[in-house]
Amino acid sequence: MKKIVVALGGNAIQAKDNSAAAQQEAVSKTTKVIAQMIENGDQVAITHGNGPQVGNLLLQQYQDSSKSNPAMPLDTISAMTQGSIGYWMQKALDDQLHHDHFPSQAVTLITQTIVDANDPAFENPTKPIGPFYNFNEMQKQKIYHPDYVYKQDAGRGYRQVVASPEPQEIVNAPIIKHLLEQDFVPIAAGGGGIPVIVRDNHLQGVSGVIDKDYSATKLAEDIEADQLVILTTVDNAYLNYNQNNQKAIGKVKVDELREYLDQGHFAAGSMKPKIEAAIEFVEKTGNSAIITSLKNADELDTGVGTIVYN
Ligand SMILES: Nc1ncnc2c1ncn2[C@@H]1O[C@H](COP(=O)(O)OP(=O)(O)O)[C@@H](O)[C@H]1O
Ligand SMILES: NC(=O)OP(=O)(O)O
Repeated sequence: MKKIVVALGGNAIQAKDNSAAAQQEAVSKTTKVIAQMIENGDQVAITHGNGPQVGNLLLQQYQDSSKSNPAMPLDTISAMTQGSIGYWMQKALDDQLHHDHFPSQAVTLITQTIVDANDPAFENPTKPIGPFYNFNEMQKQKIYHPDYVYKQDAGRGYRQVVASPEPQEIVNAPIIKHLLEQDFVPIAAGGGGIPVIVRDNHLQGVSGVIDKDYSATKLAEDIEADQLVILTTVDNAYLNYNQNNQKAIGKVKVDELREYLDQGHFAAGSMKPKIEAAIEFVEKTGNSAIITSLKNADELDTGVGTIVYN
């Protein structure tokens, strides 16, 4: 039996449209693979991205907001996405698992993640959220939201970017570990966890979206996972991505992968955080990490994807 942290990309669970029904259907396809891992005897903690969802919800805040019904701030919106995505996952897993626990084996934990109030990320937004825009659409958005920052996201279009502070501590990690060891399926640290700072011995929510890949590593270390599995849209991490000489990275030693990272092969805000997360986990624990696509997830034991080892 292995203890595994599975990190699901917000884009990897993105549906054909943004309706609740379509997203629920997409989540349900995704959790089938995880249910299979659990049926095979592994203990799995799930964490997930929220980039598309948190950005869409942020935009919705400005429709019909008023003094008496104000737009919610980003930390609260992060919590909302943990709730909605967790709800969809719980429902799907409860249907898919032949569980001993009744009424539910899957449990969503609203998770806070401590960040440094002085993190330079607050001055330099990098985390892409919400919809993709072409150049003209992006210019139009700027008229409505002059304070928003937009950047290219890995050549796929423009997206709003927000501060993405580094996770320092997952506040609720001991509860997540306890749940996992009691054979529950924790869905936790969604969207990297709600960013909070410590002020006068209290936690205070701040505006930003933590990269779930970095939080997944922290979580995997905290709960002493045997493996970190990062499921995304691509089968592998690639050298020279999107160029004529693109080459998939298969099984790779952590030192070699660090060289590729230093050579600049992985785009910031998309593949780079996954690579850094995998490197940190492997270096700190000596265990392996896998980066691959959702569609490969039911054959992880066959050597698919980019497998990082010590
Ligand atoms: N070197 C690379 N190898 C593979 N994918 C890359 C690379 N550099 C950038 N990418 C992009 O990273 C994307 C995956 O990151 P992202 O969209 O943030 O995933 P998720 O939402 O699943 O966390 C891929 O779809 C691809 O467009
Ligand atoms: N919070 C986060 O990392 O989301 P994505 O995986 O959707 O970018």
